[in-house]
Amino acid sequence: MQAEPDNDQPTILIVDDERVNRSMLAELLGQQYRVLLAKDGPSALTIAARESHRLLLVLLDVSMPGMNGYEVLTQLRKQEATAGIAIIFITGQSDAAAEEYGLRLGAADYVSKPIRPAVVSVRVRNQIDLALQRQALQRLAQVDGLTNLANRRHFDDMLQRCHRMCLRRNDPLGLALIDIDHFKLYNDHYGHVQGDEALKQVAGTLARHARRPYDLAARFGGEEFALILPGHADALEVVERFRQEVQAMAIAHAASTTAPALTVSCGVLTVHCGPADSMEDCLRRADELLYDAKTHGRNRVCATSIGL
Ligand SMILES: Nc1nc2c(ncn2[C@@H]2O[C@H](COP(=O)(O)OP(=O)(O)OP(=O)(O)O)[C@@H](O)[C@H]2O)c(=O)[nH]1
Repeated sequence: MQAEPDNDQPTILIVDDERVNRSMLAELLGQQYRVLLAKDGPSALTIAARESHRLLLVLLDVSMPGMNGYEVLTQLRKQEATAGIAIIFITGQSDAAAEEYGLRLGAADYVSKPIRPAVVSVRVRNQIDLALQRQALQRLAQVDGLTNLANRRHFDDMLQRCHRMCLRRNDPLGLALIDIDHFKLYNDHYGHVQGDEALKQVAGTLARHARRPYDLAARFGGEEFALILPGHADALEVVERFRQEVQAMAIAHAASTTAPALTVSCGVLTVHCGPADSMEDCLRRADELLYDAKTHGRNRVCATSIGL
């Protein structure tokens, strides 16, 4: 059961076995937040897993039949997707030892019953503000400032995660390394500022080719880009379309010995995942394919599959 969804509002999950408490908190917080409700621990875990990308805060009753609030918190912390969600415990127990135990488990705050609406509102707002600040900082730490693509650190992180996901789902993992051809000559000819503009244009085109939810376009470093395409058996086609689109943008490159326009070379590896795969080895293999594309004339894609 959930209130009317609103994409712009922060999402809060209220977990309480007593209907009257759920209703009271939902009414109190429903104006400012998107509120989801759960009546027990297992359904709280299901909702949290499904909504992990949007869920900022869980208001969690400690005493519930079956699975208590402490167990719910412990389970949430075990899953990567839900580990960072802030928790406020709601409890009828007023002893300091119980409060200390909950805080030690990782709760952000504590609210005692009977619920005082004004206090709950402020405590919730404080935690939501903190969660939004954390999210903003996290985003900044993951983005390349010039191109707005994922930065190298985020790319490395996501490559490991996507590998684990593809392994679980028995899906192929597409991985591409991309390098702008003769970019030193471009900078030398047109200047560094125009070089930056060209990098942004290529990055924008690459981002449009990362279409599915888990696809990731990244700046790998300098004038090198990367693409993670989880679940794509057609990574070669995706990257080939990108290469053609860059060429069709016709960004003049008078100093290039490959074409009169800016072009890219690409190495594409499709990994049929196994538990022993090393992502470092896969990147090395993709880099060799990129090198092949460079040595075979540039403005082309070289691809192979491994692990079949
Ligand atoms: N404008 C600009 N240039 C950059 C940036 N980062 C790296 N570069 C330039 O990218 C160029 C890369 O040069 P090289 O590694 O020699 O590669 P290349 O000239 O593209 O040659 P090939 O890869 O063999 O086609 C260097 O001149 C770097 O200064 C950046 O953020 N902005």
